[in-house]
Amino acid sequence: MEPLSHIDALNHRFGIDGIAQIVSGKGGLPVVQITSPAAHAEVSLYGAQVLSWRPAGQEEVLFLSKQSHFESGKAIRGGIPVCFPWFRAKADNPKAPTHGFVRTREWRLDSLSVDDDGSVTLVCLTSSDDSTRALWRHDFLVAYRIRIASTLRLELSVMNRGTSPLRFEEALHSYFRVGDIHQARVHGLDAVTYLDNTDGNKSKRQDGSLALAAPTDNAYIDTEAPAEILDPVLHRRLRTEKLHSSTTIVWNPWQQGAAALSDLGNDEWQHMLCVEAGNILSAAVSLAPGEEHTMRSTLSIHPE
Ligand SMILES: O=P(O)(O)OC[C@H]1O[C@@H](O)[C@H](O)[C@@H](O)[C@@H]1O
Repeated sequence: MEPLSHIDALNHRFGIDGIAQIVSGKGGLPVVQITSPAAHAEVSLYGAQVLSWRPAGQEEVLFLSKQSHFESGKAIRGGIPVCFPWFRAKADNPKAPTHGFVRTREWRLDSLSVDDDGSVTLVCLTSSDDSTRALWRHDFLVAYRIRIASTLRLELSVMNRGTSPLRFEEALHSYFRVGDIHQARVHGLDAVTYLDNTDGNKSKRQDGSLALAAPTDNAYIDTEAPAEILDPVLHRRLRTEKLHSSTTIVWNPWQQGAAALSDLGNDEWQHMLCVEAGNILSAAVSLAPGEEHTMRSTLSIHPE
């Protein structure tokens, strides 16, 4: 008998008739497709990256670039990349991949199940090996639990499996689809201090809701409260709630930044907005040997 292909073997072990199947996605990367009465979703095992989430009766919530690479070694532009164990460039090694190494490796699918309430949960794992130790010497296990329903709940758990303390940054780099970036507003950050990465990380204070009008790369600090994107064009409000995340990053490269990104179409920046749950910069997380930290982000969509 012929050995099963990688995709067939995953399907054989984890597929759920009529609800979840593993398919060969763009570039041959394995993608878990979920169709339940509550939502449709797609999760690439490469990066454990949610690429699509469409609650029943709603339009697509996430932005995915039409020009994205789908290729081993390159990051997928859009959806929800997982950034770990550093964010942006690695402080002591500018040659290391930006946003860490877990968004450019295939994760292991550990379980796929339907819960009593009809929601579908998948758990993906990744852990240290020689290739990660060459970039970051620590031993770790990351478990990512993705619960797909009319809300999307993401839980990223990091365990220190080594014998020395470790310190890491993390983010769920959510790219949201917006009708028009010029008209979108972010609520929930009023009076919050942020570090402006387009201006040497100068400390500034948000006054009122955020309306973007230029390249924006802000790390809002000490933000445990929910944030909301108001989108008058798509007539919806996207709410992001979080737990054990004290940084909210807001990013849009604007026209000039987008022009420098080969994996973002010319006008696509006008239809995306990143509002990310994270722990970065001075909010990096420290774990003693054997300790574990879980950050949660819950997304929901409301008509306006
Ligand atoms: O192009 P990348 O590596 O996916 O990063 C995109 C952006 O991601 C944002 O979240 C960062 O704050 C930015 O500094 C960065 O430019």
